[in-house]
Amino acid sequence: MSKSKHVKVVLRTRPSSNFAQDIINFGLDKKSTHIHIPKDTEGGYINNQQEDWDFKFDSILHNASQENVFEECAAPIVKGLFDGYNGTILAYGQTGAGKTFTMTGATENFKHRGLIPRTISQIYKDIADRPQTACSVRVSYLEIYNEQMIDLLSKNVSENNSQDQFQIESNLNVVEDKNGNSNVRGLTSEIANSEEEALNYLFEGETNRSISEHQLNKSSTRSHCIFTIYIEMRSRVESSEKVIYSKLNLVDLAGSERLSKTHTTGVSLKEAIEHIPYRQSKLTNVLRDALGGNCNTLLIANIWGEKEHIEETISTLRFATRMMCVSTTPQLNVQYDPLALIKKYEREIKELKQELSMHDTLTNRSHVHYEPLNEQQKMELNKTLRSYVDGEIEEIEIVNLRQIRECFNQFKNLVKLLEIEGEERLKFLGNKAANNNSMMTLPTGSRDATAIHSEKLQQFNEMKEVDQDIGVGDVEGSGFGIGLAPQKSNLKGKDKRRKGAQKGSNLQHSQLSRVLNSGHNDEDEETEKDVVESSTAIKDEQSGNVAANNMSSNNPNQLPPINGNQHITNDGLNAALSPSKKVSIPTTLPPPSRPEEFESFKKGKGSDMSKVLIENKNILRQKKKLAKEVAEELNSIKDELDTTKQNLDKKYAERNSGDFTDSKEHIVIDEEEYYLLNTLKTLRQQYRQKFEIIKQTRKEIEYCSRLVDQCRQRLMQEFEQYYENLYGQNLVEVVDENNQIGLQVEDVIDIGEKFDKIQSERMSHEDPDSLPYYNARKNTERKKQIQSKGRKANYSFKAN
Ligand SMILES: Nc1ncnc2c1ncn2[C@@H]1O[C@H](COP(=O)(O)OP(=O)(O)OP(=O)(O)O)[C@@H](O)[C@H]1O
Repeated sequence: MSKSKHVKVVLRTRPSSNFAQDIINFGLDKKSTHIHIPKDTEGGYINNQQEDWDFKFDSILHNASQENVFEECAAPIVKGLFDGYNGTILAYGQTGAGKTFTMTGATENFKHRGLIPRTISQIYKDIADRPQTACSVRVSYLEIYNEQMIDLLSKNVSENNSQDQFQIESNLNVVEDKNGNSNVRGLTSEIANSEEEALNYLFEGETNRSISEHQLNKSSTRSHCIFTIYIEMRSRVESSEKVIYSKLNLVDLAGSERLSKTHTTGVSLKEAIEHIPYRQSKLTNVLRDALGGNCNTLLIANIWGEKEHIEETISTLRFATRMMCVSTTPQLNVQYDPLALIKKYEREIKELKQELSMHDTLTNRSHVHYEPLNEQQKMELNKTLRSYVDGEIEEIEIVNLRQIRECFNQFKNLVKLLEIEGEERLKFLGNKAANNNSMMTLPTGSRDATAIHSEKLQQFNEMKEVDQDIGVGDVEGSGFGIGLAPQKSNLKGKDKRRKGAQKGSNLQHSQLSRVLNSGHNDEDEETEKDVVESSTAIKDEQSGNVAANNMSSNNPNQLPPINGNQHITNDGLNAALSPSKKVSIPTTLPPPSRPEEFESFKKGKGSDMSKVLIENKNILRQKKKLAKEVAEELNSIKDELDTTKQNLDKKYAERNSGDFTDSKEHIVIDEEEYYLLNTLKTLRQQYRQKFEIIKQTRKEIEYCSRLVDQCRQRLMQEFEQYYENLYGQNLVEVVDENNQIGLQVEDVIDIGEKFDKIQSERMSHEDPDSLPYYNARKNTERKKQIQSKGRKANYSFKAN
């Protein structure tokens, strides 16, 4: 693949009928773009407002199809994966510019699937084309929201598919391995043995994302999502200790306008991506290896080229230009499997030993062994050495390297012992001389030189015990006296040492735990502080300063509870809340049944989604029809094949019974057999082709079925919300003037809703910026309630 020296940047436009053609111009080279905004005349005579901007990128994809985008952006990077190069593709741009469409695609529509499903598909095709390589694929899905990392494939999320139980994974940490690759420790990475399995994980992650979205009241616009595919490759034919690892990060970044508010002028991607300082940001840490430049990195700058978004567009183009300055030097990720290496070395050692023993046999050294010396052999060597030292023998026969090593070992011990003895003797003589001179007696309890000597000997023997290489046996008698002290005393000594060591480690442990505990206490203090702060916040609410301070806080966790009825006990607040009232409205009929209303919903408000559902179902039907047709064709080809084979067998049998060879003993076949052979060949080819088609179609059917299900679910959700909005109010029985009993909608605003209303009004005055966040949170909460109600409702009908 091309060795790009910078991050590759591709510009993609979101198709729009209001595209600002008079402002944005693309060059014929499909790389350059020019933006012209005429000067604002209200700026006066001296007006320095910039009018023209020029940008140049690696490629511009204007109104491009999903397939084109995949070919231009992802295909080369996927190819690089199989050569051992990591890859990262980032989608950047303002909210609504098409980042998610680019990465994931329109989940309802197979034709519009995005880079991730296409990449998955390509990877498995490439694996199938490499029968000589054993590949294993794993996938992970991480979301970063408000500097919190969420494992979208965590079992906790999918198993407890209840929103109430969703939790942010707190055990995720970004770590760097010895090769400088960053990894998220604790992040689930699932083995995906097929395209289907990998897609399952993708969809599972998407579902979990929406669950967490409800649970955390977050907006997907402000979260980064990283879907990572890891590939491990080993050759099936060459040496298998060589392993190629590669990974591809597919990143759907948060909407850029949020980010650019704080950092539009940073020089590098890292600074511009988040307002958190680069080094501390979770995103930049997770993508450190990608941004650090050791992989093929590509940025897709998504723009929404309408006039009203021109400022965001220019900001995106500026950022994309800066990204082109980030240099990359992709590095090959080849490692050697240590276990396979050990096996390889063991094999080599075995072979070398065999060669050596062959060599010894040839040179009449067949008694030589290369195994380590055992205790018996060590004792024998010890005796030989003593004889040598005592002068009984003149030389020691050298047999092999191990024997020489053992000789040196034993001589070393001997020298050490002699040194100790010499020192003690000198001390003893010195003391004796001093005593003689001063005529002083040794104080009670002091030990004589003999005692010290034996203690030293004991220490020395203990030392030897510990040294595993020393294998001197318990030798009696004279010679150079390398004996072992009694086992008991050794053990005592060892016990002491062990205890000492244990004490040390206990000490370390207690110090460590003290340090840890002190940290913990700090944390406790923090928590306490938080509690105090949050209780102050509650008090504030109670005194009427409802959440104004908290809403301006950056930490969403500090938001006051929205439906916290228990907090609304203050008189001031109660006074502000008007009592529930019945609004007098005309008597109404009971609401239509859900199935009835669903039919009109599909024709009205839900018509778009319903159309998509119908379209998808049609595609699915077509695919199924195609699969059926191809299966039938396949069966008839199979029948033909069988018949042709039978005919050929008959022909063989005929030929074998007579003489069908020419003068040179070559087999001669008649025209009919020749025709049958050709037919067999053609039929086999056709069979293979049809089989491939049916395989591919089945995959597509699988995919489309999933889309149809998703579509159906979404339609149901939207209908539930619609129905709830229309008829969700409480109905009460009322009697009219004519004594007719009817149902009336009770306009009840409960205490929580009143609280919400007051908060909204207050915030629109005090902190209007926080209002969208607050509203979004409220809406999500509402949706969650509707969904859970919808689940509880017992449908007697199905969305078709
Ligand atoms: N190239 C395109 N072709 C057709 N529709 C598109 C294209 N790009 C975007 N859209 C549509 O525009 C809408 C917004 O796109 P999308 O959700 O991908 O934006 P986004 O940049 O991911 O926004 P956010 O930052 O909120 O996640 C979607 O309905 C999507 O289907």
